[in-house]
Amino acid sequence: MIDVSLQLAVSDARRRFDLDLAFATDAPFIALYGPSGAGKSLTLQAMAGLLPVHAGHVKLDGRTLLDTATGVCLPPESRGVGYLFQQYALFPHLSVRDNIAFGLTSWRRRLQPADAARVDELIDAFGLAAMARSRPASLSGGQQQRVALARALARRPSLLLLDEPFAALHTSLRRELRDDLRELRRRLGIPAVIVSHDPDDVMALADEVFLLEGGQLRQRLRADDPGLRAALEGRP
Ligand SMILES: Nc1ncnc2c1ncn2[C@@H]1O[C@H](COP(=O)(O)OP(=O)(O)OP(=O)(O)O)[C@@H](O)[C@H]1O
Repeated sequence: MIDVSLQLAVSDARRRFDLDLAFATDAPFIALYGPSGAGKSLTLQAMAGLLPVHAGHVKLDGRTLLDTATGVCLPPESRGVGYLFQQYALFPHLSVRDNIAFGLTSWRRRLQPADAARVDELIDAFGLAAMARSRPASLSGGQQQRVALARALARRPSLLLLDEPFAALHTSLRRELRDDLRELRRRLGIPAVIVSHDPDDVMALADEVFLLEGGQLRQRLRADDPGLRAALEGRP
């Protein structure tokens, strides 16, 4: 069960944006969908602990990551949340293997044997063995995306947040990675929240869709709702 309630504001000298939404769901794969500037990325950032929340809570299977009412606010590294950005944010000077291992080694000099086995398992699962020693710049966009996903999974997160993970990829690769992601998520049993602009991503992946607009939740639809495609395409 993901239980989220968020009230926050971001502003610069000229603008202010208010996010005010709440949802609770047992759906394993959730999509946040809506026009540009609806507040989708801010929602993920707040869930990950990267953005201050004025009032609200984030609870995952009964575990409280944030609750402003009781003063709980776990730092990002303690939330058990894997976060995948559109720009894969790989470390250019580290090999594929070291990128994946990064989250496991940042406070140790060497990988523990169990962690090294975990990294090898992910390298195999994502078909990256042949390029494990290469640096990210020599990889294709799809391969870099797989490295970023493997890195997000290395710490065994209990929730995966995916912000436009396929945006930089062309259509056929997008379809392939979408299928991989769906299978992998199911196999690992990790709930996920994806932000995507692409109705095909949403139709293929999501069990439940939240339509956001102007920082608010306008509508929620289950994947089997016959009106889903029309709602995604903005048709009445
Ligand atoms: N630090 C900030 N200061 C001021 N405004 C901000 C800040 N961060 C985000 N915003 C604004 O908040 C609004 C919501 O941003 P957000 O990134 O969540 O949108 P989004 O729904 O993810 O859009 P997109 O689909 O284009 O990525 C936007 O209008 C954005 O310009």
